[in-house]
Amino acid sequence: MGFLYDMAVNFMTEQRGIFVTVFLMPVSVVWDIMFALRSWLIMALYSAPELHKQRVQEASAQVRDATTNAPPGTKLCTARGGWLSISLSLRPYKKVATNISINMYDILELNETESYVHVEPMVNMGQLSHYLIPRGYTIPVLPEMDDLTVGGLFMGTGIEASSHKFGLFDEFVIEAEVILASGEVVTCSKTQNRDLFDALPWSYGTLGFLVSCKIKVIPCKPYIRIEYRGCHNKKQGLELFTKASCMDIPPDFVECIAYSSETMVVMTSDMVDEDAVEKDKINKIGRWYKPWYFKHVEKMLEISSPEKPHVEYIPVRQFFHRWTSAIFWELEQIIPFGNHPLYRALLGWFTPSVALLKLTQTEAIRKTYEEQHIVQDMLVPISKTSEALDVFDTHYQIYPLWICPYRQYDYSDATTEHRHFLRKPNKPNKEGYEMYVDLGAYGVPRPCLEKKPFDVIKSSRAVEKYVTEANGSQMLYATSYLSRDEFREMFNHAHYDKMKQKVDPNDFFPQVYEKVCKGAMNFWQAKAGDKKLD
Ligand SMILES: NC(=O)C1=CN([C@@H]2O[C@H](COP(=O)(O)OP(=O)(O)OC[C@H]3O[C@@H](n4cnc5c(N)ncnc54)[C@H](OP(=O)(O)O)[C@@H]3O)[C@@H](O)[C@H]2O)C=CC1
Ligand SMILES: C=C(/C=C/[C@@H](C)[C@H]1CC[C@H]2C3=CC=C4C[C@@H](O)CC[C@]4(C)[C@H]3CC[C@]12C)C(C)C
Repeated sequence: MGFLYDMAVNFMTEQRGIFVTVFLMPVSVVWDIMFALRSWLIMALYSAPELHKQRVQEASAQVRDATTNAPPGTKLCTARGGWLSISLSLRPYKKVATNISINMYDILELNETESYVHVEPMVNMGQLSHYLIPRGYTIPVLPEMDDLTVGGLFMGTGIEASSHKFGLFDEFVIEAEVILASGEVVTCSKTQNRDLFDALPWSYGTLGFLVSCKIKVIPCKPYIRIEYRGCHNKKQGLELFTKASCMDIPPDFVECIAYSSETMVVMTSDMVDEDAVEKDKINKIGRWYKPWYFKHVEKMLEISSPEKPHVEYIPVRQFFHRWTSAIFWELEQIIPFGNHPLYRALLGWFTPSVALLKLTQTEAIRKTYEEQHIVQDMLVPISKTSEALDVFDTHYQIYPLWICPYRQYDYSDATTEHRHFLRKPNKPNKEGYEMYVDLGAYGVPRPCLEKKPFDVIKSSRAVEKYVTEANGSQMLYATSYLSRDEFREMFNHAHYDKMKQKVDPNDFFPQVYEKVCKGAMNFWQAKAGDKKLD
């Protein structure tokens, strides 16, 4: 028996591409179909808003049970399995904290008069875009991977190529319904319980449980007209990118992929109506046989230039989820033959979900991802993009890199302090924001590819230090090596601390640091006693 188990583990580790193709992909498809059927049935047969009230009461009762006469040191978190989360971490705290089930997967209402969609927290981006686009709507910032959830994006953060116009995901959440540690259910918005509302983004579920929220919707057109500009010179590429991001009336979407320290493709796009589409330039990138999107974009280095962009039209939903099929470019490492035309033609419709990849990770794979793989997003002012790219090049040496602009707002005014967990921008413009960029590094650092020594902690800490000094931040789904003090330096705790004290005086929820940073492992280990944490 032991022998068979060892053989299976070896196969899953050594022949990952074959294992994923033969086993994981079909399971992913069945999983997706079951989930889609479930949502369709619920929307069609049940009155979801009515069930919602009942589910909130049940969750609130769970919280009350967990916190009434609770033993000292009791901590709460959601019961969503760590393997389901879009991060490399298996969320070790879930093994010791009391898990509260927030089984809320439904879209409750689309209110066209007031332009919002009311959703439960486990609704994911794939579900939302399938629901909204046929009705002519989208949300302003629709992060590109299907499995990202509203709860994770609002209590964490979310970014998309529209963030240079709209800011981060939380900017257009207009109301939230939260269960506090006392079990009380509170509705908050800019006009009601504003203190709590302002503290929720980036709080990582440490102030309460989100049970629903209302997100603004905007009209959505059926196609995206995209212009690709291949650049072979870093300075020229970044000038183009910065200009497009900061225009008075910018394109609807701006993003850039760097393929080396000097080459990049700048992409600017707008939503267009069907009658504006040049039919011979339609590219249905989401069709199963199409090459992985990052490979398609790479070709633009050869066939386009700053002066002569390559233009195409992509159906809107396929554009929104353009990075899903190759998980940006991560799938290339797992299935090196996955972009072969034959593989695309026969098996291109299968995409393994991040959750199933995590669930079937062997210990050896987990260790490789921890020590010889980088998954990091760093947010820095756009004026520092060139310098930050040099820092990435020195410490990570990973290409492609994702470069995505976004607005970082200064929320302070004459009466209110800056309350956001992200620090105030140093140079806000007259509209109150400074343009920042997200630099996303996903892949194997060059030294590891060349079998040379690579110290992940040293490199990551050097980049984190640079980002703090640049008045930037690290996205916290990633592995953070910051110490508690460094974490408090990188993030603005002023308002968060006050709200934590106010709504969770008995510390039933952990601190953000304790949920997201590597350095908090000792905290959980102490609570776990003999239990083995990952
Ligand atoms: N384009 C983008 O913006 C991308 C963003 N990401 C990152 O992925 C993460 C989202 O992934 P996803 O799998 O959806 O979420 P996760 O399960 O990773 O949850 C993220 C955090 O939100 C908390 N949370 C989630 N739901 C609730 C809720 N109902 N009430 C209270 N807290 C909640 C979780 O708490 P707990 O641990 O207790 O469950 C956790 O701390 C975000 O951190 C995001 O930044 C990743 C890829 C792309
Ligand atoms: C934050 C952004 C994008 C991030 C993604 C590229 C990464 C987020 C989580 C990452 C992954 C989680 C778990 C995995 C299991 C492993 O066995 C294989 C790798 C991976 C699939 C890994 C891949 C990268 C992520 C999906 C941006 C857009 C702001």
